[in-house]
Amino acid sequence: MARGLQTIRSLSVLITRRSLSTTAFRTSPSILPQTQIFRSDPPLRAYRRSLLLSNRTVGLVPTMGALHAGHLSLARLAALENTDVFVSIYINPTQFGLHEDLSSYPKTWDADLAALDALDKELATIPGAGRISAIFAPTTDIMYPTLPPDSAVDGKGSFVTITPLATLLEGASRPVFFRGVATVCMKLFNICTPERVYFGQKDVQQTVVIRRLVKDFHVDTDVRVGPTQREESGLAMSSRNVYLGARRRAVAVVLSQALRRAEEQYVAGKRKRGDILAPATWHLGRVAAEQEGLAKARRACFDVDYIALSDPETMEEVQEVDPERGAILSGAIKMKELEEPGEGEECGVGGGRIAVRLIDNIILQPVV
Ligand SMILES: Nc1ncnc2c1ncn2[C@@H]1O[C@H](COP(=O)(O)OP(=O)(O)OP(=O)(O)O)[C@@H](O)[C@H]1O
Ligand SMILES: CC(C)(CO)[C@@H](O)C(=O)[O-]
Ligand code: BAL
Repeated sequence: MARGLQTIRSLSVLITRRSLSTTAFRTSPSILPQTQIFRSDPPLRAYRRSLLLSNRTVGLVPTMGALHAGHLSLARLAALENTDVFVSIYINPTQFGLHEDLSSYPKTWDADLAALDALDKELATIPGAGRISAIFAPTTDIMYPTLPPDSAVDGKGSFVTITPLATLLEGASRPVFFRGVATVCMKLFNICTPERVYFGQKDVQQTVVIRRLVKDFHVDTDVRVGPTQREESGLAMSSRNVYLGARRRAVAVVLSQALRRAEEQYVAGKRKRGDILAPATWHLGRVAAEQEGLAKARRACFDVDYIALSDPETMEEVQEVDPERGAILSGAIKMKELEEPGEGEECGVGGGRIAVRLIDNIILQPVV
């Protein structure tokens, strides 16, 4: 099976390479020998058509780069369900508000290619698994052909808006976020026409938005959600974690701890909002007060943005969980800048001077 796949792959890559050699390009021969990198959509569309004609299937993993084990777990899942995995790497400007961290968002292109190369080698050893055949790393003039992208709330441009879902929780804190995400994902889906798209549960509201987009706009793709990958401490992996450093990383685990405490209440049979959320808010308050009581040179302070108990399809807050529907427990905190980074202290990228907003969630499964 693996050998058969390999043969088809080599043929289709050969055909595609011949017809696309001026537009698609590859990195040095030792890196990602299977994988083509596309900077614009026409060659990617042609490649995708050649795969369709060979009865191959595409699983798309949209990312903003700075790849970590969470992204790789999605690509691995995609390879188990498709012959070809497309990974997009694009820091989409329209999902960042004007005062958000677009300019400081981590960019690690070489490490990203190396990580995908290592994963592709691993996939080559798994019988029947697909391979990473395309990386789509477009430029902004390709993704936003008519106007320069506009991140203002009343910005000009062609946007996909999903209300009121996109205005709640993450959307309340980041008013243009889901408009930007839905818009760029619609573009990626139109360009790649994947059989399946892969998103991480870590960004749970994003998965709800994408499911709604696919349903309401009749997009012919299947939305697959992979579990949140965590560090040993329980902290959800995130590209922005590189800014934390040791001191803030140790405290940031408070969010997943708080959500776990709330989950325990649901598992113990509690259904009322207050009963479920109280231990989570208590834990956050206790740890926040503990940190504030420490000297500036030792503390890592944070603000709680929200802790929510929501309906799994609308993200509206619920007062009581319907056990047949289950619910989503989610939260966001902002780790503040370190006030006094220590001499020689490992403070993360940016020296502890960049505030880091973190999100996490747990799905409370329906009880049947
Ligand atoms: N810990 C994780 N486990 C599983 N999937 C993840 C994890 N972190 C991110 N993803 C998924 O990877 C995809 C790309 O996410 P993105 O490139 O924004 O990375 P990120 O780590 O979420 O970055 P950020 O710091 O912006 O939150 C999304 O579908 C996201 O949900
Ligand atoms: C889905 C996505 C790649 C769209 O830019 C982004 O929101 C992300 O990385 O989760
Ligand atoms: N992981 C979602 C992308 C963002 O926070 O902008």
